[in-house]
Amino acid sequence: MSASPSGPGTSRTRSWWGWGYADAHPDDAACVALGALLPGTLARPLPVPRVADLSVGRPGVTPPTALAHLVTSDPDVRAAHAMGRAYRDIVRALRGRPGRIPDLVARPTHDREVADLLDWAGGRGVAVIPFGGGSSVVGGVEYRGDTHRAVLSLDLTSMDRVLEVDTVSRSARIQSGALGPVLEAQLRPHGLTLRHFPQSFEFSTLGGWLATRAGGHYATGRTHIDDFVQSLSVVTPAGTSTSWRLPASGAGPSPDRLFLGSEGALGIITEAWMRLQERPRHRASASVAFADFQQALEAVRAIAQSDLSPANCRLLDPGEALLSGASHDGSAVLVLGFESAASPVDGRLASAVDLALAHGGHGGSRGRGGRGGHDGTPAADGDAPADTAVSAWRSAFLRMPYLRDGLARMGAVVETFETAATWDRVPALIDAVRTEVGSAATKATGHPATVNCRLTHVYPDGVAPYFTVAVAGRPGDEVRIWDDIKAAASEVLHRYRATITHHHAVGRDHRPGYDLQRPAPFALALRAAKDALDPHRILNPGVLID
Ligand SMILES: Cc1cc2nc3c(=O)[nH]c(=O)nc-3n(C[C@H](O)[C@H](O)[C@H](O)COP(=O)(O)OP(=O)(O)OC[C@H]3O[C@@H](n4cnc5c(N)ncnc54)[C@H](O)[C@@H]3O)c2cc1C
Repeated sequence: MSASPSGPGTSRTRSWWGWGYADAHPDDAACVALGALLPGTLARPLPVPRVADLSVGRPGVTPPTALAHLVTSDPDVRAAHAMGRAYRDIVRALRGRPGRIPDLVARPTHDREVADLLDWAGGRGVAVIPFGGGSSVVGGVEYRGDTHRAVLSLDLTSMDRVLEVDTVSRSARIQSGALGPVLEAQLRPHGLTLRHFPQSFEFSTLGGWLATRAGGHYATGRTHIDDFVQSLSVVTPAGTSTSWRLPASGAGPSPDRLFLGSEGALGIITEAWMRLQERPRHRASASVAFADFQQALEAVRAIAQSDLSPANCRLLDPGEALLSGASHDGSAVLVLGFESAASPVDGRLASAVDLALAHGGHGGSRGRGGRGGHDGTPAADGDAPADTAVSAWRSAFLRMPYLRDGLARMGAVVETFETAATWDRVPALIDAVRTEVGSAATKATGHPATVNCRLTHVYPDGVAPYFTVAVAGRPGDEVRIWDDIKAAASEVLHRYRATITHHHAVGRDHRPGYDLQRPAPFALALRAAKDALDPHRILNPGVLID
């Protein structure tokens, strides 16, 4: 079992502590250049952390002989499974304190082995933490308790096959451990796609998406993984739940809904029948600039409430637009993209641009994408170069997580969080986040903070704003500062009745906000479900419900 898995179809090494591939991280000089953007950061980057410097410890439990071939206690593998990829995780690794390192890591290859591992763990009081790509940004894959004898990280990535494709019903049975590119590569020969592209696509799995109710990077329409589920198989300590494959059903509360978003606390999702789509053949994109962000919000609402259904409708505030290179003159930028497998989309794009111009937008340019990026924004092709603001935004979007880790090495504190609210509350909510979270970050550090915002998903009745807070930290105190910023953000979201998370999930970091948001009778029902399905309380303890 290798410590740092290679990417699909490549021999590149995954970073054990940071985002993505180790060889794609900014080098020291690039880190210093990034640090120069934020006053008060370190003069030199923190060193790249090494597993050899951690105190990994001996495992507190030994697997039975029958399961031993699935399990490793290799320190490198265990360290790579200790945490997710939030800023909080990155900085803890940089400071040599990644938290509780799992005693063992198991990589089962089919459902029976998953059930056997759960049986064994249940009988011995071993906590089991399901692990897909490990891209959680909410503390979803780490153990923070002290009541279990040992911790087993259950890595699903050896279960990564597309088992069946039903081209008649356009759906496929897919194992949950398939990373995004692995899954799409197996669907491509059939001319089909799942068309679910979170920013973390390359390093996250189908099971992780289902367990967290992930949001893809299409702005409107079917973009949540929930929309594509036909049926689920979930192995629980109380038995395996397999729902029927149905296009729709009114037969009582949906069993799939119980497990979608269950974050490993109710069972291990091992496979799913997923709805597929034809690959798009027609694409077009454009960008429109706005001097006034409020007018831009109105333009986005008008487009969301029309019947145009853009694949991409992403509004970048001036700070986001500047950082991504989409604008250099202080404008906000609206990035629009359309795609279809059936018919040309230029007419719909033109109507959306007209709506944006009618709401105070200006300039902008259009492109007709060919092959396109996985995030819904077409890349340039030979015939018609894509819009330059669109291309700039797209490459910054894919590079951003690496840059965040570079900033963390320079002692910066970087927090990203997202929410959703109805349109009537959105302008005041965005203002309150900018002002109050910005002040909290400055108060915690003594340094000026930037708070940028982009709209990632738009709905006729509301929108999902995504915020990035960046500020120079105090060496060694980054986690406490991050906690203060998170607390301030959660307080504002709660006051505006905006959800604690639109697509990043609850995990451990959002538990306080989720507990406030969740109706009390629903909490009772969820606790009863946990009692019934996980009687020994071994599944991802501390996540969702106690
Ligand atoms: C740079 C970056 C960008 C991101 N962009 C997006 C985005 O665009 N949209 C979005 O929705 N999220 C995004 N995320 C968050 C994260 O990628 C998602 O939550 C993703 O769905 C997690 O998938 P994973 O396979 O990495 O799961 P993991 O991180 O391994 O696990 C996530 C949670 O699900 C549980 N789990 C995992 N697999 C299973 C399973 N088979 N059965 C039961 N439980 C399981 C885990 O125990 C954990 O609680 C991003 C994260 C990063 C770091």
